Amino acid sequence: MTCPSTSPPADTEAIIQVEGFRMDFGAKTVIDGLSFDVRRGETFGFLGGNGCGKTTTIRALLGIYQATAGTLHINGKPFRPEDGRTLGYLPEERGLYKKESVLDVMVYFGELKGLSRRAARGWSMDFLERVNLADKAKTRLDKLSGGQQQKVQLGVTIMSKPELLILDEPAKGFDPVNRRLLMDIITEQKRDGATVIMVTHQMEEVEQLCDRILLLKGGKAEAYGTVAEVQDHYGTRTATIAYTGVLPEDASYIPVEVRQTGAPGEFTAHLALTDAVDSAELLRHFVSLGVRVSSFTTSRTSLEDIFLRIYGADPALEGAL
Ligand SMILES: Nc1ncnc2c1ncn2[C@@H]1O[C@H](COP(=O)(O)OP(=O)(O)OP(=O)(O)O)[C@@H](O)[C@H]1O
Repeated sequence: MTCPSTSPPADTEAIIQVEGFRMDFGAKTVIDGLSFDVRRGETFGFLGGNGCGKTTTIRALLGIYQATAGTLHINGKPFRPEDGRTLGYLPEERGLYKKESVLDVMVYFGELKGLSRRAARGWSMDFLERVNLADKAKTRLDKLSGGQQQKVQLGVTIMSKPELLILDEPAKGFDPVNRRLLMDIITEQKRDGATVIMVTHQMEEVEQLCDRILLLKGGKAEAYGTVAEVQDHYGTRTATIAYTGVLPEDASYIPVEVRQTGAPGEFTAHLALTDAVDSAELLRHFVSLGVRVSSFTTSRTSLEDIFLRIYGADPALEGAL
């Protein structure tokens, strides 16, 4: 799966800039000289193993933690609480007023973010309808399941149409149907112009949603770039071809497996493509040499496999890191 073509160009202005960020807790260094930016309008995946410092970085960015060293800027300056109206933050720890009704809580936060009571109420009812919670509008929050509370908190986060959304594990506690709904909602936010930074462990969703990603390891950026760039650097590209004839030898691929599939001369082959090869060019080359191709598909190593290799210390990757 490739990176969405909606990725903002490299010269797009940065909305978040982190430079030389270091974070110590006592004698323990959690982040050690981290630098990255998030471009206006992109969806940015902030990834890494448990306890590697993702939430710590978000908290330092929002001034909840004081960085040991480095600069962390939103819109060119350190974040101040009064900038909060243009920011939607879904924290890792969920915390809404649990003894109040769902609608009252949503309207309260809507007004805090500058919406009129009427607008906040109308928006909230539409949102609750959309996420199948309209019948819970008058229910106390602590009577809702974890996933239902999570949906309410997501609503509170996006209600004021913030220009920057920071979502710390937004899919936590969601079943597959609600994860799909969450992805639709994030896609809409992006389409409406929001910049989204999301901490997540759901690699498939990262592949579908994110323009660029950063994988944190050992307090540093282990990988940083578009999804496709990271896949190409840490993984391989494979072509699967069904054909009749003989494939020419070529430096642009290594045949991993070739099987006869039907009548004599009919084969399916898996080819590991070398870095620079243009797969469409390779296909044209085969056809020009008389190979009759009935299907040709390419795929990249999944981010999930790359994550496992990086964080699971797969010996196959040790040389590459
Ligand atoms: N206030 C704190 N005091 C001391 N140590 C802390 C504090 N906050 C975080 N840490 C430590 O910093 C490290 C990074 O924690 P953090 O919550 O940022 O990880 P994370 O990448 O978000 O993990 P997860 O994916 O499990 O949510 C952990 O070892 C954690 O124990």
